[in-house]
Amino acid sequence: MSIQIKICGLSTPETVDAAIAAGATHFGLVHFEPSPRHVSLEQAAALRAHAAGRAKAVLLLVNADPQLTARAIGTVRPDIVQFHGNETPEWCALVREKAGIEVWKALGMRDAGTLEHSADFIGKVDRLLFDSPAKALPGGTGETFAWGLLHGHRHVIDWGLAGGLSPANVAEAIGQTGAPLVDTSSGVESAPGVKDAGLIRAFCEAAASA
Ligand SMILES: O=C(O)c1ccccc1NCC(=O)[C@H](O)[C@H](O)COP(=O)(O)O
Repeated sequence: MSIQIKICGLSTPETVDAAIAAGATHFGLVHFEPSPRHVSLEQAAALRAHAAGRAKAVLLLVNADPQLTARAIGTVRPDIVQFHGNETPEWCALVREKAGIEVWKALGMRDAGTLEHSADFIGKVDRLLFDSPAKALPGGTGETFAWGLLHGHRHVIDWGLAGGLSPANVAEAIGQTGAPLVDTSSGVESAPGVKDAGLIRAFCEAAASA
């Protein structure tokens, strides 16, 4: 099966088009004010409508309360919601059931214990995204983690790899981990929050040829 590619932190119709033209299957819309990639719910809804079924829209929320979660999903109508904070398996399952959309959970890979904890999400989410641990922000850190932590792990649900992926290292990352989906944000930017169409293209080419 061909590799799936998520370009995260898009904020303009031009970069949504660039990602889709390059072969991205998913694009991420970050609704988290401290992030340089933050978009309002109205902006996110417009970008989702702009993509019009050409790629799956992934709405990112971080420890959002129930009211914001409901308003965000109702306004944006994403294909997928990605939780990127300390959301529990039970909360993920509840949102999945009530909203009737895919739910992904990002986990910051510190050590083997993170993988053990990931088992709690089986049956509760549609995909796990293994990312680097939080720094100043919970995601979009631009840092890789030790991919060796995933070696030999028997994945029982869909998953993806994130954290510091770029055109230069994505092929190696796929080769080492066998990731079925790769996700990038800062690796395709010219400055924090500013996506670069050339880098998006280079990333998708490198991922597709791995
Ligand atoms: O990208 C952000 O600014 C962000 C902020 C808060 C929560 C999540 C965020 N991004 C989530 C993603 O899915 C990123 O693509 C992922 O963390 C990888 O980012 P990067 O290391 O910059 O490629």
